[in-house]
Amino acid sequence: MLFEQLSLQLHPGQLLQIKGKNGAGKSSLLRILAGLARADEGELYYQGQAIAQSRVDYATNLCFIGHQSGIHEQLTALENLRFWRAACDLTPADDLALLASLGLAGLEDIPCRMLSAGQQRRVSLARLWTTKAQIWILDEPFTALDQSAIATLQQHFVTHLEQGGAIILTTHQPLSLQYAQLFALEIHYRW
Ligand SMILES: Nc1ncnc2c1ncn2[C@@H]1O[C@H](COP(=O)(O)OP(=O)(O)OP(=O)(O)O)[C@@H](O)[C@H]1O
Repeated sequence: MLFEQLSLQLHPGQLLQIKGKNGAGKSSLLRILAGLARADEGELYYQGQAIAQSRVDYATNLCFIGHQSGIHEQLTALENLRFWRAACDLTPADDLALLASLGLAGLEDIPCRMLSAGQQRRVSLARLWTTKAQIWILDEPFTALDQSAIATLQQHFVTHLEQGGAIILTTHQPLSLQYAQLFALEIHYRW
């Protein structure tokens, strides 16, 4: 049993950090909350409706970035961004400027397999600058990022929360910015 009798609500402007040791069940919980896995018991609600009835609305309003980068390694950073925009029906925008702002200037046309781990992570996280989703579920988003990229990402979290978004994340690193509404949930795996 990873966890039981778990009950939580997340409102606009709130950041929830799921804490726990390796193997505690953080990723499992995030996958359940993202609708990618089912709990043995219990329900997940979105805007008062069980997910089973609001799956499309929920998925439309959700941006999930898991452990793996979710980028296509054969495509370039620019091609990945254009693919996401097309897949999510987003209007085209200046992706070159976005990639430059994430420290990827000059690397836009290289297949992602040739980028470093941190550079690939930046490409993956670029989605958070393109998505209109209000709910972000992020599994270890700071992995492989340097301090400056972590600071940029956290600043973006603040902006998203101020605009009425909500974030659920796991991280083994301390959050270094002040968040108006930060909550933590610690889960313990019982052997
Ligand atoms: N697909 C699976 N099938 C069976 N057991 C799994 C599966 N995925 C994970 N587990 C088990 O569930 C437990 C929780 O795993 P999970 O990945 O949720 O932990 P975590 O808290 O995210 O760990 P970490 O901090 O190492 O990322 C682990 O003991 C793991 O062995």
